[in-house]
Parts: sequence; structure tokens; C-alpha cells
Amino acid sequence: MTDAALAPDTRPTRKRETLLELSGVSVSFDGFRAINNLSFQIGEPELRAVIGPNGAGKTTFMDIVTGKTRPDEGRVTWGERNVSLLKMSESRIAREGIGRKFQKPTVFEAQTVEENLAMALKAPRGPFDVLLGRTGASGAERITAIATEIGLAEHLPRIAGELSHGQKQWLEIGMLLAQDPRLLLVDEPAAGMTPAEREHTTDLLKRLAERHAVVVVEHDMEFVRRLGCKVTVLHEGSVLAEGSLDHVTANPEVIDVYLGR
Ligand SMILES: Nc1ncnc2c1ncn2[C@@H]1O[C@H](COP(=O)(O)OP(=O)(O)OP(=O)(O)O)[C@@H](O)[C@H]1O
Repeated sequence: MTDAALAPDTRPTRKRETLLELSGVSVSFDGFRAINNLSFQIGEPELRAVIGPNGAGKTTFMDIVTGKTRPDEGRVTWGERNVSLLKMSESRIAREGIGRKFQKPTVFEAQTVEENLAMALKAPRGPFDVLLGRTGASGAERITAIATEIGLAEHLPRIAGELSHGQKQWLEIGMLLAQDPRLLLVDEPAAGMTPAEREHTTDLLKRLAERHAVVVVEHDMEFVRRLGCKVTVLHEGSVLAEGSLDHVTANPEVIDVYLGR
């Protein structure tokens, strides 16, 4: 597989810079502060796990980043030019390069793996992709490259509905990759997976994070440990602790609100 086929952008390798930054972000629903003065940064590339008890605000955080939910206060800035995401539509944010994978796979079950990837490739995330010549490989090459990356190269002719749960999740990650994202938001990828599928998923996410910013929201601590990345603990809509998994799990407040339960 050529690198160009897999991720056909021409951006030079840069040292890690902040790609996404939230500062002082708050949002209330009917007077309840689901996100409370939240600050968060992720670089490119970087792998980050976001953990926290039920209701901590993890989903709302992702909803804010993707433009589904608008905060009442605060800033959300993106990219080298620190543009605000707050005035952008959800589709514009997606075209900026923010891809989201929901917990439940939403592949086209009646189509083959290959057709699913081809459809995702045909939906360019921005008109400039072509103009800037970012597509360095043909569609067929990219499909093969992405299928290899996600571990489904042998399954291209299969009907997606026949895939295992884990394979569907990987296919959906592949469909996100076809959109050439810079940031991937991945919601509970390990849920419902077999141990072998979890291991494959860990490897995949780690590999993707060599070139992308990847945020993984996950409850499964063993999975988070295997990701071996910086962890952000959310609680009541704010960052309670941040650092290595060992660092955050030794924090008495984290133990109290999350681990001790
Ligand atoms: N649209 C909404 N209207 C009212 N309350 C909401 C809405 N969305 C979220 N909330 C509330 O905001 C809080 C944060 O919810 P959120 O779904 O972001 O938490 P979470 O960390 O993703 O939880 P879980 O781990 O259970 O998915 C919860 O108390 C939830 O009930």
C-alpha cells in the first residue's frame, strides 16, 4: 500500500500543533449545565482518550465540536488559522476535516464493503480537494489502501450486512478515512467487540493517530490502557484530570467520581 493512496494529502509532516481548542465552553439544557467552562486541546497528530462517568458531558462535547450543539459561551477554534467553528454548519465542519464515528455502526448493509468505501470516496469533503490535487491515487487504489488499513482487504466483495460487529465498525472508520479527515471523533469503539476485535481496533486507532488527531471516548479501561495515550477525564462538564492513565487513575477525585463507583 502506498502512503499516498491511503491518505492522499500533500501536507508536509509538521511537528505537533494544536488542531482543535475549546476554551471556556459552557452549555445548558433547561438550566442544567451539561458542559461547564470546558477547556480542551488536541494536537495533530495525537491520540487522546476521553473518559468520565455517565452524564459527564462526553457526548455533548462531541456534539459541540461537530456543530450539532451550540455552546452558550466559550470559543471553539480549529486549524492553523484558529478559525471559529461556532458559526459553521455541521456540514461545513465536516468539510473542514472533522469526522465522527457513532457507537452504532451505520454502514450501508445491503452494499458490499467495496461499494460502501466507494460511496464514501465519492462524497468529497470539500471542493478544494480536487483543485489542490490532494487525491494522489485513483479511487480503486484508495479503496484497496483503506481496506488494507482497516483489515478488510479480503472482504471487499462481501455484503456489509454480513460482517461481524467489529468489521462493521472498521468499515465505518474506513468510510471516515475516505473523507480524509484531520480529526476523528470515535465513540466507544470497543463496545460489543470480541477480545481479538478490540486488539485490532487498538492497533488501528494507534496507527491512525500517527497521521491524524484522534479522540476516543471509551468506558473500557483496559482498552484505554492499551491505547497508551494521554487521557482526559470529564466530570460534570469540565476536565477533572488529564495526563497518563496511571496519573489520572491515581487522582483521588477521579477514583471518587468514576473509578470507585
Ligand atoms: N439535549 C439535551 N437536553 C437535555 N439534557 C441533555 C441533553 N443532552 C445532554 N443532556 C444532559 O447533559 C448531561 C451530559 O450528557 P452527555 O450525554 O453529554 O454525557 P456522557 O458523558 O456522554 O454520558 P454517557 O457516558 O452516559 O454517554 C446529562 O446529564 C444529560 O442528561
